[in-house]
Amino acid sequence: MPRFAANLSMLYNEHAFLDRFAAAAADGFRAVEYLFPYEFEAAELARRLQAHGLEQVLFNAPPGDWAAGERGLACLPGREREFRQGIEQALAYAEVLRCPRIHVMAGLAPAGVERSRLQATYEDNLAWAAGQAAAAGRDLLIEPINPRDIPGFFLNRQDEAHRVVQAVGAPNLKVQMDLYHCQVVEGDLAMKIRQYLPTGRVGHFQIAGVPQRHEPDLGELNYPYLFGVIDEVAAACGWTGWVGCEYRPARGAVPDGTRAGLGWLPR
Ligand SMILES: O=C(O)[C@@H](O)C(=O)CO
Ligand SMILES: [Mg+2]
Repeated sequence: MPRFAANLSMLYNEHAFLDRFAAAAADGFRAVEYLFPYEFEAAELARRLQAHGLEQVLFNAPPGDWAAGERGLACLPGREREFRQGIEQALAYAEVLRCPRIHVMAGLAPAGVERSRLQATYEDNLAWAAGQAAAAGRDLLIEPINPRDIPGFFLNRQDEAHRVVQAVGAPNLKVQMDLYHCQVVEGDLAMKIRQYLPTGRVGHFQIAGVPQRHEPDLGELNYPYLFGVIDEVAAACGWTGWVGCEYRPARGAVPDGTRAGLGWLPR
């Protein structure tokens, strides 16, 4: 069975953010991930991890002005300085949290700018960031996201993401393969796991039911089968990463709403 990390941005919303660490540990998780740590002191987050015996396996670099609708800076010409400051901030947090990987969001493609210019900016920024991350001993991840959840997002497909990783050519730049987004955009998940996991370019998985992004046992996907495929391919190629549980519990942020939906995990 793969190793599962609780995504504290989506799970346990019935608790204040800092209390979600204890809740995840109480439900048996040994690792967590979440979108953004920046409104908290890194030392306080590290204390929570340590107090509950948790590993931090992933978080995101600053995405620009999230409240204003920005979803990453990496492909945006003219925002390079802010992008670099964000990577430096993320690496400083990763050091304190002992987190081995950071997700760098591509951003929304601005209207009227040629795709080739965005692509060049994206690859230049990622090359610089991967160099910084390598010096700090971290991996950087890029994630294809479906355009229904984030209209206009620059990176939507697994093949595009793998081409970017190959073009940049940094061994610590990898793909965050979110099976929820991949099913919405492309489907054929088992074959895509078999195609991409052995390349060494997949750094992390995430899961959710499709189409509503609830628990993995709700919806059109057969996750027990897909976990078997991940296990089989991972054993054959030596992959030892994590699977992030990045879904919105169907019961909502009601007391014990996350726990009540975890029946899929022991199964
Ligand atoms: O899939 C997602 O939405 C996340 O993994 C993320 O990092 C951006 O929202
Ligand atoms: Mg995701």
